[in-house]
Amino acid sequence: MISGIVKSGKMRAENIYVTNKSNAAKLERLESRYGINAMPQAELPYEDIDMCILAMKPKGAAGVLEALKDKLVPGQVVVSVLAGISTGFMEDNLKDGQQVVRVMPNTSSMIQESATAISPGVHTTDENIEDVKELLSSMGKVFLIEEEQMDIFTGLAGSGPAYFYYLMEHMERVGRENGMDEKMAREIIAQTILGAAKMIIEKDETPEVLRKNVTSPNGTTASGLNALRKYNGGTAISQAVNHAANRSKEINRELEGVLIPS
Ligand SMILES: NC(=O)C1=CN([C@@H]2O[C@H](COP(=O)(O)OP(=O)(O)OC[C@H]3O[C@@H](n4cnc5c(N)ncnc54)[C@H](OP(=O)(O)O)[C@@H]3O)[C@@H](O)[C@H]2O)C=CC1
Ligand SMILES: O=C(O)[C@@H]1CCC=N1
Repeated sequence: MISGIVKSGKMRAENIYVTNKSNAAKLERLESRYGINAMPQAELPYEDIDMCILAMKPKGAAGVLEALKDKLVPGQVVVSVLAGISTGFMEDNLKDGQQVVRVMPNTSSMIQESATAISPGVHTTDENIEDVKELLSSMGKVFLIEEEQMDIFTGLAGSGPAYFYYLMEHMERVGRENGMDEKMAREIIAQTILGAAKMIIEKDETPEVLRKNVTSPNGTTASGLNALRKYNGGTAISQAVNHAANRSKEINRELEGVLIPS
């Protein structure tokens, strides 16, 4: 996220403050790579923060919200990328009236090609949403969604890049097994996926129509697709998305049971 935001020039690196749990070497690396301000939590200028982005593991959410509760005030927007952590949970564990926004980016943020979802909390204003959208659009496309769709969005887009990498790993292996240079195979597959994605975005056609356009009767693609059907490729893909979405729901159930009493 830092990489995408800094690259876009939408925010000056010197206005970004970053902290973590304890890894000082990582903070030094971030500071020298991006020119941002990296520091231990105790040194953060909390009163000057407009937007506080939380990006630790979901299980750390309760502790971090508790620590932030008395440091932030309503007006400062808390943005969370944590899978499975709801806006309600954040609101319950922060000051009354604190504005929160739940977001789900993916790792393509690094090259400003993320598909990122945002869902506001109950105290969030239109201006807050615009500010968050504006910032996150520096790392790719932003979709405003109902929070109840955040689990399925996570299954599709948050985790999504991993499915394509997995697919590429398998395609690359077959290329290698057939004598192709590994790097060239990788480049060919990446260009093929990029082209297919761009066709969807630019041609305003459904994947089904585009698939049929590739498929000559009794040709090579028909043969490949038959194998995908025979080995339940479609079911495997649907199951991957469903399982990831269900895990997001499960994280929510596991962690929202640890509400901090106010
Ligand atoms: N990876 C992905 O593609 C995506 C991840 N997410 C979400 O992002 C979050 C982070 O995932 P990921 O980057 O893989 O995790 P990592 O473990 O790589 O990073 C977590 C970071 O949080 C820091 N941290 C942990 N506890 C605290 C704390 N109490 N106060 C301050 N900082 C803390 C860690 O500090 P230290 O450096 O000291 O260890 C570390 O830098 C998760 O909630 C995940 O659901 C969302 C969308 C996509
Ligand atoms: O795997 C995870 O839990 C995180 C959330 C979405 C992508 N990575």
